[in-house]
Amino acid sequence: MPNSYVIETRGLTKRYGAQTVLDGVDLALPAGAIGLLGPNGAGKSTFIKSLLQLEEKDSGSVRLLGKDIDTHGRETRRRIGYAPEQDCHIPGMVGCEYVTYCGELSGMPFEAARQRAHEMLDFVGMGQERYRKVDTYSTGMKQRIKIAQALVHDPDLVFLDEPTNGLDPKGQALILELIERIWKESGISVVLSSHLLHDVDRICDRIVIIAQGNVVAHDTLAALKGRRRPEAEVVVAESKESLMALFRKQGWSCSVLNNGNVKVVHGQSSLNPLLELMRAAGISPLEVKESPNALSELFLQALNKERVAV
Ligand SMILES: Nc1ncnc2c1ncn2[C@@H]1O[C@H](COP(=O)(O)OP(=O)(O)OP(=O)(O)O)[C@@H](O)[C@H]1O
Repeated sequence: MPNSYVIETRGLTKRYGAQTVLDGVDLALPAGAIGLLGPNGAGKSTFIKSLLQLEEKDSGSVRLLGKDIDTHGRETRRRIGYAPEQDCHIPGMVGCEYVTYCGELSGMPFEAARQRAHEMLDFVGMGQERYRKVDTYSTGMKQRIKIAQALVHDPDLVFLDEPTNGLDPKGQALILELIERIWKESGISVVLSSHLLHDVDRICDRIVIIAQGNVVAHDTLAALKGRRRPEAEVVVAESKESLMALFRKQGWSCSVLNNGNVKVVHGQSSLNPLLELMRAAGISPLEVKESPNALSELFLQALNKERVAV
């Protein structure tokens, strides 16, 4: 039985001169909405470009939609859409001409490409602006037309590189809503690259976190969010010492953080035993914060890793 991964890489390595930008990336990603999350410069664009053979990998193997790109690259790319991070329109062309032309470049006959271009322009919410030159578009419109051209040939897998870049919160929300529909309504697998946790957190069901060319985490969103360390931060105005004594009596280790809050490693599956214990001891905390879930924590680590490296 053929495997059902849309993307599989083994030891994928890419260097620019002395800099190793992808360092032996091993991944197996099933169909779905996949978030490729990492700070600026982490290697997300290089990863996408190496899969699409826009950049030549130095070593390792890649299978897209079940086919090895070294032997079936051209055939595979016909079934893939791509919206790069930077502008990719042809200066002087109007929106609908441009998307139609992209369809033709993917092998569609003119009439079919034109019809599908209009459908995709409708899908991304472009009205009469489609008859204007792309050069005159706002950033939001440019992002939307990039998505339309990536979908015009009805691909099975689409790569969207930082599609919310440069947009205000409302524009970001609109684009994310569109991307969510690509997978949910059309069944087209989406790889959404972003340096914003919020983007992938909202619409992706699987997350890959990348930092300095390494995959630092890969799991379903639900699993990453579910992985919490049994720790909590307790905010109290007073009784810090008696609170710590109470926790220590339970065998829970605790310490005072720089912000003055008490951190406790309670080992419980919920905060209830902790709350009950404090209530019985007559201690009223101002707030009890759960430890961040693994997704936020891993993303912060990825950010720090990158900062250290810069
Ligand atoms: N053509 C190139 N020549 C030399 N170095 C490059 C080239 N393209 C990318 N790099 C370097 O590779 C590293 C990864 O870049 P990449 O664009 O893949 O990161 P990214 O995660 O997509 O971040 P961003 O969103 O900022 O583009 C960076 O240090 C970048 O400077």
